[in-house]
Amino acid sequence: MIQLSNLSKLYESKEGNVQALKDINFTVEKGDIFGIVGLSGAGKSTLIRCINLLERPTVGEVSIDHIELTKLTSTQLRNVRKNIGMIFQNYHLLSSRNVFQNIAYPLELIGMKKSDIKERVGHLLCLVGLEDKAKHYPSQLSGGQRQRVAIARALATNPKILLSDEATSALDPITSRSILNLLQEINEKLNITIVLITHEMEVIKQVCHRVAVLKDGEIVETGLVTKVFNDPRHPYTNLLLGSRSSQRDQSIPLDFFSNVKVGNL
Ligand SMILES: Nc1ncnc2c1ncn2[C@@H]1O[C@H](COP(=O)(O)OP(=O)(O)OP(=O)(O)O)[C@@H](O)[C@H]1O
Repeated sequence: MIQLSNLSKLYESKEGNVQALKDINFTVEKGDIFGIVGLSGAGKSTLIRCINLLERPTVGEVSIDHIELTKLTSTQLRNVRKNIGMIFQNYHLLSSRNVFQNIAYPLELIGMKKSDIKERVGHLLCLVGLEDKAKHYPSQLSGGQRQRVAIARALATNPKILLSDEATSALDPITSRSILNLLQEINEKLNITIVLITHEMEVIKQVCHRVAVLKDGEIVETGLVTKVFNDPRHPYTNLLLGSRSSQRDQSIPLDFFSNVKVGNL
């Protein structure tokens, strides 16, 4: 369980201060797929980075399974972070390492035996549908395949939580859908809690159970996705829902996606 309480973030600089987050409160239950949606500058990246303390909140608490992260020593925090994987819009793969070596990297860092690494990476390659790409380098892969490698690497050490920072934003609609299907499969098969940020309501609709709508650093609405979509309470949510008509899958029939399976693309 992830719990954020009274969390605020103020960026201070010579150029001026920015109140990026204001009094954020929410709970993500174990096994949930929780989406945070908002327009550019709403504070989404700051918020998701506060969950693993890549960004330290100015005020407030971040608890994971009732452990308050802001009070931990750096060694304790490193241990907690082993349970949190993260994926990014730009994949962050190591270009000098092939697919196998990229996925193996976090396992090498924790000192796993070579034979165990081989077995674990093989398993992860199957999970993300890239068994035949082990020796390819990132430059030889499509965006969707790169994101699959990044997902496999993020799952390598068996985390309980996966944070997704706009992981599908750089992808075309069909590839994006296949990555979202993969995240859903991972959530269901491995019971991993997923927190994702996005600027697209369509992404929220496709995979999330619950959503928080973030505007100018504040949560203006939160709840079950079905409820927020069917009965939005805040004008900003309506605005985001309204903008869906101009977004990605407008021209693709919905039943098309039911045939898109992990590994097909
Ligand atoms: N390191 C920083 N120093 C100062 N201000 C920052 C810093 N990082 C972010 N900000 C400011 O905080 C606010 C929230 O930024 P953030 O990147 O969290 O928003 P976002 O919703 O993720 O935006 P986008 O979708 O465009 O990435 C913005 O006004 C941004 O300019």
